[in-house]
Amino acid sequence: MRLSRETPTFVGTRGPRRSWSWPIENGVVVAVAPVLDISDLTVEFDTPEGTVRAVDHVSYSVDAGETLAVVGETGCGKSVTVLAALGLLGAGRIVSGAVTFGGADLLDMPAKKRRRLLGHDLTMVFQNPMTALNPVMTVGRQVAETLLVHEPKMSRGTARDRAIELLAMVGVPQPDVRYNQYPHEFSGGMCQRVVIAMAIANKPRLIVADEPTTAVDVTIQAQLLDLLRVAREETGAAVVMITHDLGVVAEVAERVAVMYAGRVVEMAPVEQIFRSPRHPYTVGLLSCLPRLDRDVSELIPIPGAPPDLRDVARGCPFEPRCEMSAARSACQNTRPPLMPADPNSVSACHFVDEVESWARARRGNVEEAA
Ligand SMILES: Nc1ncnc2c1ncn2[C@@H]1O[C@H](COP(=O)(O)OP(=O)(O)OP(=O)(O)O)[C@@H](O)[C@H]1O
Repeated sequence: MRLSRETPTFVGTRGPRRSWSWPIENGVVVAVAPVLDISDLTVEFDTPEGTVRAVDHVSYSVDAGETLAVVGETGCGKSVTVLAALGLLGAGRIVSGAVTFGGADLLDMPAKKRRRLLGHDLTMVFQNPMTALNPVMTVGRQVAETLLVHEPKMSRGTARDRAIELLAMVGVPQPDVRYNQYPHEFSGGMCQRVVIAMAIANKPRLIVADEPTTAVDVTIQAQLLDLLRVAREETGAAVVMITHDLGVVAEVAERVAVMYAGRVVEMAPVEQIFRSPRHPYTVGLLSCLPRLDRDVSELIPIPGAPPDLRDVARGCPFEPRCEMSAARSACQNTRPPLMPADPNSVSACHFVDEVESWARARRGNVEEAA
């Protein structure tokens, strides 16, 4: 089954049954906004121990058909950024920022309208598929319900047929038989395939995948990544892929946003991130990545741990762990803004011009010692 769009050339020109559409005048799209645009977003949580600034002036956007990977160590704000952007934040508070979805203001949107977008134009795949699936409903019916919620006029028979087609498309064997089974009769990887089927059922414009392959073994991981890639190609959706795994990034992303302590510290095309990172934290992340052409002894862990987000020092948050610029006055006293590092990338490092040569020298030293 091909998930073709009504108009294959542009994702926005769909029929009137859509809950949302791109701005079109006289049949022409008048403004091609990024699918998702997050601008200067700051999110805080009030806790008994103090205020946690989980997201600190984060900006990024993703275009139709593009995969943006958001990477960083655990707790750096990757998930809270998207949850806040999509209006799914539980306890936290948005302190500042703007979020648009195809040009429409998501933060100011009435909750009812936003709910209509969720699960339809804007879908999510989370780490644990069991949290997304209802244990007491057959998987097929769950896929069919996803279709029916957004197209109530669809007949039950059509929804069933389309659900079976979707199950087949995501690689569920014997989909007509498996349609009637419950999630506990599926493996973790197979459950995630069902979740992906639900995520793409309504041909979304944006798919947010938050660690979608972390809970499955590596062979299944590769299959699921492949599936997500096909899903993106078939739907033309924009994808935000949240992961701490640079191997996943290399597999799926066109662009990468690296987050540290609630902030984006580097953003660049994927080849550039791997070839010539422009922030010492990115260099550190890459140095921890096992590679076939390197000995294990050449892996260099990043010393220390990320800061407590209730009390981030006023300088560069990475400074206490930074092996390039530690103890320099600018790093200790002034928060480096995210600035263009070259025509393709931005970096939040006071000494961005030194990063490449430092990284090269560091690599040389390690190889010599190995
Ligand atoms: N309900 C909450 N109350 C207080 N702090 C929270 C709450 N939810 C998240 N945080 C904090 O916000 C920060 C960012 O969390 P987030 O889940 O976005 O991190 P992450 O980068 O996605 O990490 P992971 O890879 O582990 O999912 C963390 O330090 C976390 O402790």
